[in-house]
Amino acid sequence: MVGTARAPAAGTVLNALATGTGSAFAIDEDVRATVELDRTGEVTGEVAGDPDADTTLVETCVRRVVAEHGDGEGGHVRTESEVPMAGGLKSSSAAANATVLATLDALDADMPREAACLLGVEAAREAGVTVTGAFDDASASMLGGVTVTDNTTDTLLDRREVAWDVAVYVPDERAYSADADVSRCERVAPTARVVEELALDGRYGEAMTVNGFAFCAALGFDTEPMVAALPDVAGVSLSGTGPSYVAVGETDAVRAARDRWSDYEGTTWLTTTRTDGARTG
Ligand SMILES: Nc1ncnc2c1ncn2[C@@H]1O[C@H](COP(=O)(O)OP(=O)(O)OP(=O)(O)O)[C@@H](O)[C@H]1O
Ligand SMILES: O=C(O)C1=C[C@@H](O)[C@@H](O)[C@H](O)C1
Repeated sequence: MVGTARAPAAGTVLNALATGTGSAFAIDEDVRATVELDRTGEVTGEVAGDPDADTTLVETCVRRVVAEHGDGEGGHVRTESEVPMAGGLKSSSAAANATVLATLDALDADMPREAACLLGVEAAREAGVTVTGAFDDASASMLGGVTVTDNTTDTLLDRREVAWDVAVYVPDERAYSADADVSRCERVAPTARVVEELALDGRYGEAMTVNGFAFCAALGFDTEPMVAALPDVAGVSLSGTGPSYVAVGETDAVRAARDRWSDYEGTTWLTTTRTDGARTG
């Protein structure tokens, strides 16, 4: 009983830590999960290339799917990722989605995409790796495109498909979302509400840039990578709780942003948005 699945990472339009409403878009970088089920009843986990990684989240995902669709099986889950953990690129949401779908695949079971996504969100809450549940990140990864969600009620407010080039800058440091200073984020709630209006209006680029300046200030990240990408890109933001930055727009503008970011310490790359979301196999 082996199942495999993959789910894309994501970038931020609106960080939900201020008001509970957030928005994110899927990017073409995957987390893959392989789940092997057995009769031991015990679940173990492994992250490829990172023997010290905390595997509680993905093990919780396997247990929750087995509890709903299985018959007491145990097993092993292994993830492989094209994005770093704690970079701001939603690796935990992608890992949860991929693990849920891989476990369903191993059980030869099925469930609607949004319900599968919510199962991963509940697992993330149980594992303590999220502040709001991050349904914004999880829904963008599971469904593809740009989503806007209310994470206080796990409601999908909007989903649209976009086609942007994307530049990513990942500084060398790491920032776990669960460690973010939520009370400082709550101070920028009035700005977050403006970002929400822009996002629900489809003005994603402007929304991202306003979000980026507000959350760099709240969380103490440098605004220089944002200024370096402007005014040519359609939008640029700190992604999630940092430390990564994402810029979106036309190819030439996004390439120019990436070239400027290459002078900084860390890693940069170019990718695109994804509209198809997570998939089995
Ligand atoms: N690729 C992965 N495989 C397995 N578990 C993962 C993976 N990525 C994240 N996790 C789990 O989620 C926890 C939180 O990770 P992380 O801070 O990266 O999540 P995040 O909130 O999505 O942040 P970011 O957006 O910065 O990636 C990790 O400690 C780990 O337990
Ligand atoms: O842990 C969380 O609840 C979140 C973390 C970040 O990715 C945010 O961008 C997201 O909106 C919510």
